[in-house]
Amino acid sequence: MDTSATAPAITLDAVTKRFGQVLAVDDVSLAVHPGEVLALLGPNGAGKTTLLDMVLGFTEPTQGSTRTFGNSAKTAASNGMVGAVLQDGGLLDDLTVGETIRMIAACHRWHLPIDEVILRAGVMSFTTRKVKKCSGGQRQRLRFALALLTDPQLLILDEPTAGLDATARNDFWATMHAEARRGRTIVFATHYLREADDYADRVVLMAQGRVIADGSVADMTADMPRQLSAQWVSDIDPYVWADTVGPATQGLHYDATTQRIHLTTAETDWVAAKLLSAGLIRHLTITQPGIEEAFFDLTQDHHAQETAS
Ligand SMILES: Nc1ncnc2c1ncn2[C@@H]1O[C@H](COP(=O)(O)OP(=O)(O)OP(=O)(O)O)[C@@H](O)[C@H]1O
Repeated sequence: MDTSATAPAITLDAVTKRFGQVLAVDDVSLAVHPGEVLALLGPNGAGKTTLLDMVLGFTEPTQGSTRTFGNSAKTAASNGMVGAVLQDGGLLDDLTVGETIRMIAACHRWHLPIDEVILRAGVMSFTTRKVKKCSGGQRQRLRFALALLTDPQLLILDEPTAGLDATARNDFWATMHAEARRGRTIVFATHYLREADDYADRVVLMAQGRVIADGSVADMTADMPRQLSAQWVSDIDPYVWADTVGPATQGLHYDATTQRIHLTTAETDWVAAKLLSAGLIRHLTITQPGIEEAFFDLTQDHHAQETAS
């Protein structure tokens, strides 16, 4: 039975990967649904590349299983269901961009028309350039063109914009966004947290081989303390006021130069209501933590738990 139409794009079932003594991926279960754009985050050595390599069929799990649209990783790869943009390797310096695309296309049983691939990957302005003369951003676009050849439903990108400048990164993601709108499933590993925030529907955070958080950035930051900031307009000393209010205002900082108070608390609404009703402040802002804070908080928590156990 063909299950590819209904199956998750990726199913990882209790996947573990060991390299000798190193536990690179530790009992990870995950389902990625068709059309999702998922960012894989985590500190160096968290297991992101190893996980993606197993999805691509480059390496086998030590335990557990991976499926791609209901197929084994190898079957999915040989059927052209999955395309990969990897950070380095794989290009021949002396070929032109166009020659590279045509050569790799000839290795596939079926591929999209070359002109369409060139257009969609945004390489048309440099198809006659030799690979060795291409910039980092152009090489990544070429790798992307190669990944698109079989019109794969799943694209795996391992740090696709590492080392690119901000403009090249933005251009790359604009192209990727167009692919996501076509309903393609995209899984990418990155160290650029803003990329994850800007382009992914879902973020999976790994540390020491395990998934330690899985959801939207909004989910991850929902219960985190927020930062309250306001101009202090009263003669009362802000620190004296904070002492009388109780634990929610502990850690309040008053900047005498700007005359603003700053406070990080889980009870921003309650504290703001107290300050406003007593006429102590104006120009109040409450800032929600971003992905950087969530990443730092969650990885620190995980590290502390591991060290304690
Ligand atoms: N072929 C290998 N042989 C031995 N150990 C390996 C091998 N590949 C990865 N590892 C180890 O497995 C762990 C996870 O590595 P992996 O490259 O998957 O992490 P990562 O999250 O992709 O890191 P980075 O962000 O630095 O690319 C690390 O401790 C790494 O040293």
